[in-house]
Amino acid sequence: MSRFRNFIPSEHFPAEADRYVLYYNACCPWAHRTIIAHAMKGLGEVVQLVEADARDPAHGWWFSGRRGPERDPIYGIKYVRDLYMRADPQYNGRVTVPLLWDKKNQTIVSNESSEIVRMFFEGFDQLLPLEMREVNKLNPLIPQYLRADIDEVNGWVYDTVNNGVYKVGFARSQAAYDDAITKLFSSLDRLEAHLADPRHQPYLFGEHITEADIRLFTTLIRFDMVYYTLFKCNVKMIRLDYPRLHDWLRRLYWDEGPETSGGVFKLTTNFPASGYAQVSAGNGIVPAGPLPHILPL
Ligand SMILES: N[C@@H](CCC(=O)N[C@@H](CS)C(=O)NCC(=O)O)C(=O)O
Repeated sequence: MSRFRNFIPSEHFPAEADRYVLYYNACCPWAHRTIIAHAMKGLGEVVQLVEADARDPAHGWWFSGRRGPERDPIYGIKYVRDLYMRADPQYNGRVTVPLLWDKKNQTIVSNESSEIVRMFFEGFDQLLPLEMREVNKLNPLIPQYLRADIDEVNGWVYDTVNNGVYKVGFARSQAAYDDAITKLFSSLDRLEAHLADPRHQPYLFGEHITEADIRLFTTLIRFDMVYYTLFKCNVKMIRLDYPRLHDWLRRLYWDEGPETSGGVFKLTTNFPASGYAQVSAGNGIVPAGPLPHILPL
């Protein structure tokens, strides 16, 4: 459960340019959704991005200079943990990314990716050109008439797919693994059937990309390469067993047109399997396949 759950705009956290910083790591699927939202909304000049490197076994996320800067550009610190301690010296929860930081109040706005995504969709609109504001768009990321449907799909996709791959990969008993893997693949089957409906093509809710696509994408783009091999989600592969999901995934990934704001899905997908190999298997051995990692359309 994420601990910091404030919203922008609100009394203490108004929408302001050059005030907030998003700390992320490109490997992390939860951070990836916030990066896609940031890019699709054109927030480059409004919310600063800082990447933290993979977990140091002793200190967690850190500023290594290999991936992201050598030191945090705001405070010069070395570890994301220090930001959590600055926000709350008593903090003893998990140190996770993504993290939305407020430079003015020197505190964490939120460490819950689903809520950061929603803030990025609408929270900064008054600072953006008119045509980028959700109310003015022909294709808002959460159209009002689809809101309940999107929430419903997000709900089971979160539980059984986004979080599901972690439940499988980190299961501590055979029973827990069996339960999570059954739910994961029945949800993938359900998504494959969902895409068979002409109202759900080419994207999950029709002609335009919505939040539901973004949230599913960041898990499925890692599926064959990372979750199938390293997290033991190995009943079926997207590329071999789910033709509609595979088309949907590759369309999002390879598109460079206006629907993807010039290709944000590909541009933001950047993750080495070695990061996951360390976390899941503990020995850092990277599986060779499948190759290529992402098939052409
Ligand atoms: N609920 C959080 C989860 C974020 C999360 O679990 N991030 C992982 C990286 S993929 C993390 O930072 N893990 C570090 C840890 O648990 O120590 C969100 O969606 O923002």
